[in-house]
Amino acid sequence: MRGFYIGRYQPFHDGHQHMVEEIAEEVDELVLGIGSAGDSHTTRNPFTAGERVMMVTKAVEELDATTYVVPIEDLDRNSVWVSHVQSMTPRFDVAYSNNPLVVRLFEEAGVEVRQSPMFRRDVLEGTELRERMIRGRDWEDLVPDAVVDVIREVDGVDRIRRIAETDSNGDEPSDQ
Ligand SMILES: Nc1ncnc2c1ncn2[C@@H]1O[C@H](COP(=O)(O)OP(=O)(O)OP(=O)(O)O)[C@@H](O)[C@H]1O
Ligand SMILES: NC(=O)c1ccc[n+]([C@@H]2O[C@H](COP(=O)(O)O)[C@@H](O)[C@H]2O)c1
Repeated sequence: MRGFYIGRYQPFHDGHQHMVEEIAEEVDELVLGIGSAGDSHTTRNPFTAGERVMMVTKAVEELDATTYVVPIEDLDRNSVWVSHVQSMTPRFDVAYSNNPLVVRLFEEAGVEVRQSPMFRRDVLEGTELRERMIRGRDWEDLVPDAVVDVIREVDGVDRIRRIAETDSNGDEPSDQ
C-alpha cells in the first residue's frame, strides 16, 4: 500500500517526522508532497521547494518505507486540486493530513483520508519555529538533525531575519 502526506514543511519539524514514522508503519511506500512549492522568501514560506526537498529527503533517509518527495505548486482552483496532486505523484491509496481543507478535498474526491492527533503542538508548529529563528531563540532541538544541517547550508536563519525586517510590521503576511 502507498500513502501520501502533504505539507508546506516550512521547515520540516519533529511533528512531521513523528507523523511520517507512524505512517511508515502502515504503508509500504510513502509519497511526501512539498506543498506551495512555488512559494519562498516570505516569512510564512521562507524556504524554496528545492531546500525543502533536501530537508525531507535527508530526514526520512532511515525509514523502512520507500519514499518519493514531490514538489506540488498551489492552484487557484480548489475543486481540481486533488486531480492536480494525482497528476504529479505516484498513485496512492490513502492520504494522511490534519489540514481540514486537504481532508475535505480528498474525501470529496473519494480518496480515503487518515488523520492523527497533533504531537506536542505547543512547540511543534512551523509558525513557532520561524518565530524562534527570527527572535534568536532555540529551535534546533525541535527539528531533525538533517534539517538543522540544511538550514545552516542555505543560511536560512539569516534569510528569515532579513525577510522579517523588511516586512512592514514583522507579522507573518496572511497570504493563505
Ligand atoms: N505537531 C504536529 N503533529 C502532528 N501533525 C502535525 C504537526 N504539525 C503539523 N502537522 C500536520 O502536518 C501537515 C503539514 O503541516 P505544515 O507543514 O503546515 O506544518 P505546521 O507546523 O502546521 O506549519 P505552519 O505553522 O507553518 O502552518 C498538516 O497536516 C499538519 O496538520
Ligand atoms: N488549491 C490549492 O492549491 C490547494 C488546496 C489545498 C491544499 N493546498 C496546499 O496543500 C498544502 C497543505 O499543507 P499544509 O497542511 O501544510 O497547509 C499547502 O501547501 C497548501 O497550499 C493547495
